[in-house]
Amino acid sequence: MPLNCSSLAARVPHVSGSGRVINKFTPNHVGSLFFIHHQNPSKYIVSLSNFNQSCSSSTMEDQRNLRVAASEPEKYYKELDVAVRAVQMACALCQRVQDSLISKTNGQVQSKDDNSPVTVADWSVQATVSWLLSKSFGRKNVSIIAEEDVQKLSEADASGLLAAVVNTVNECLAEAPRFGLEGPNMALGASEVLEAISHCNSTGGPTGRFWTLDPVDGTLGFVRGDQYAVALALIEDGEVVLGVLGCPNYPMRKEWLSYHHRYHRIITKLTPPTSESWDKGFVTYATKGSGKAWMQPLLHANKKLVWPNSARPVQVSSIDDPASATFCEPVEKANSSHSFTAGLAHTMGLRKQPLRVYSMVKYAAIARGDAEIFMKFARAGYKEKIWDHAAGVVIIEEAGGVVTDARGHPLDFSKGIYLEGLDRGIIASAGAKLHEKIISAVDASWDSSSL
Ligand SMILES: Nc1ncnc2c1ncn2[C@@H]1O[C@H](COP(=O)(O)O)[C@@H](OP(=O)(O)O)[C@H]1O
Ligand SMILES: [Mg+2]
Repeated sequence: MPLNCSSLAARVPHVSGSGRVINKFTPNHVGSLFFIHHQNPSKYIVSLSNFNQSCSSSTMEDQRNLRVAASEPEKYYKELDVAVRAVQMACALCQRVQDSLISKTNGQVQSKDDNSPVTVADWSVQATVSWLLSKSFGRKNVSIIAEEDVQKLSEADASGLLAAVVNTVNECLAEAPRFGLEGPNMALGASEVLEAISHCNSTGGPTGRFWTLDPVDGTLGFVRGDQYAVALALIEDGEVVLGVLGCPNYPMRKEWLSYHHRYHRIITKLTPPTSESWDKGFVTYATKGSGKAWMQPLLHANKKLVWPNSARPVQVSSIDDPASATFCEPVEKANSSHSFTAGLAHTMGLRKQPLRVYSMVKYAAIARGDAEIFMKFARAGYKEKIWDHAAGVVIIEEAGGVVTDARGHPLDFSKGIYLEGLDRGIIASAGAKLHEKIISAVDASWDSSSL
């Protein structure tokens, strides 16, 4: 029986499994089927010899597109590959630091000027990821906006802190080959570590390409032994084109996400320390326009990362009835008004208790279908930073969800380090139907709110 175009996808099992077709399929297409091999992104062409004969005709445009596709691998595959491996390394670093923070009583937590906490992990992840990106793509080709600077580390009385950061960075980079990346030939010195941190001084903007990095998002969760995330995204001409989120403490059961169930307590009491359970921590990622978001487990100690490291696709929940939906929000009342979201929940008929979770792990929870809604309403005057959202937005969108401000406008990553013009708050949801209901509920209650 001859192949016909519509039955083709069904006949190539891996087309819908671990990879994706890169040219849109129409009955006019002839020639080869170009397929990105998810396990090895460099293998990107699969030719089906008799496919030519089975489809009728093609246009010149189709032929041209096919030739272009044949000469180009999937866009951003190299960036994605490096970014996921770097975030895997960052997660391993964070896990080590969090374990040591929790086991020690003497505080290794510093305060920034705004009184928010910062730890050895924040600076060390920033230095490590910055160094790895520069090594992979060339320093002059890498612009990064990231949360930390070197001010505190450079103070006269901070030599112990700086030594701890240098040590942590070198410990992590020494493991680079296990993660499939190249490490330094010799241990980095303090000046190289400081240079890698301060290289993250891009100011973003509407043109060109830059990375955003939140080395430890949810530092408060991190120091409390709870949820936190490592968030890396690539922005090109004001659009987020790639996002990677490491969620090292993501628990095996979604209820345990809530800060009421502190990760540390649960894991130490309920899970044997040797467990290699898949769902305990992962890295989730997506590239814009791919229509797929993925997650892969954290790399276990002494294992080598072989791409795609058991990755599987993630999708948002199909629940669109508010009565069955779960919404998540920040733990800290200071970061988002709990009373306003409680009013919205009541108006919309959301019956479940809010899932209060630290960090961008909330975005990951929506992307993988563990919750349907994320709402954040910061106090008036607070300006959201792009690194706190970029990676999560593209992952949710590619997983099938929607992210906008609370008026329904897309978030604007083209205006520098802040999400300028953000109206009212941020809403992420599993689909358009739920999303519209939330925006309408916000509209209805905004004027009477104190926000
Ligand atoms: N007053 C405020 N209002 C809103 N968000 C705030 C805030 N102060 C800090 N944040 C942001 O909220 C993030 C934590 O998110 P969440 O509250 O969802 O856990 C912080 O990230 P860092 O922990 O990386 O600084 C910080 O960027
Ligand atoms: Mg943050």
